[in-house]
Amino acid sequence: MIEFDSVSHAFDDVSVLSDVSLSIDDGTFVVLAGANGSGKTTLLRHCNGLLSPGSGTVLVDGTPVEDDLIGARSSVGMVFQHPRDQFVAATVGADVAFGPENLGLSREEIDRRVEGALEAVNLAGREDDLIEHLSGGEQSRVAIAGALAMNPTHLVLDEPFTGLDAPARRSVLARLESLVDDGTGVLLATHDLRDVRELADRIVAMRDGRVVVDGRPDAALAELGALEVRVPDH
Ligand SMILES: Nc1ncnc2c1ncn2[C@@H]1O[C@H](COP(=O)(O)OP(=O)(O)OP(=O)(O)O)[C@@H](O)[C@H]1O
Repeated sequence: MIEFDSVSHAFDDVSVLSDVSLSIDDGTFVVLAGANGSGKTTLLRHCNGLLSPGSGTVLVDGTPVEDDLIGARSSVGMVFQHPRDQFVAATVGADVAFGPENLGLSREEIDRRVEGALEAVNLAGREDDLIEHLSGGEQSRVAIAGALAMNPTHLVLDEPFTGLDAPARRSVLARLESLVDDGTGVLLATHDLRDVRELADRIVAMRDGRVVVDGRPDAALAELGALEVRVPDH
């Protein structure tokens, strides 16, 4: 479980998160919604210690992140908004394999994970492609595959669907759904709820650094209109 306990954060004395309390249970899919600038990315960056709270605590499986940074970073898979900054290898296969290789897995297991992760993002068989030659959407999918290949206990994704076409979005969502069924906790930030409303167990919405809505999708969507979040028609 990932728990935010009264988390506040400020950049240069400007408050960006105010007293956020939230928990992501294992095996649940929680969607974090909110307008641009509402604090979603800042919140997510606390899950593996990229940011530390000014006050409050973030716990991963009961341990404060700052007490076991390595533990948090191994069990929380993160997919960031700008994948271009995250790549560590020139080719798709080498980049996706990088994390599993650092876990000391066998070559067969690494290859199996890379293959499965690329399949999940509709990039099966593209191991040898150069990342710099891929489109932005394809690069996003490689970043998602890199996180999936780690088999993390928790998965945190920041606007993962930017630049993805409909088949790729469906493929990623199907993999997320099966991971959740297998017990992974997923926290996914988006300002566009079209794709995720069906799958979400809960929708949490932020405004000005505060959680203003937290509930089951139908009830939460009914409250979201005032938050400049795109609400689907159906
Ligand atoms: N490193 C930083 N230094 C100063 N201010 C920052 C920094 N990172 C974010 N902010 C500010 O914090 C506020 C929240 O930003 P954040 O990126 O968390 O919002 P968001 O909900 O993820 O928005 P978006 O959907 O645009 O990514 C914004 O006002 C932003 O300008």
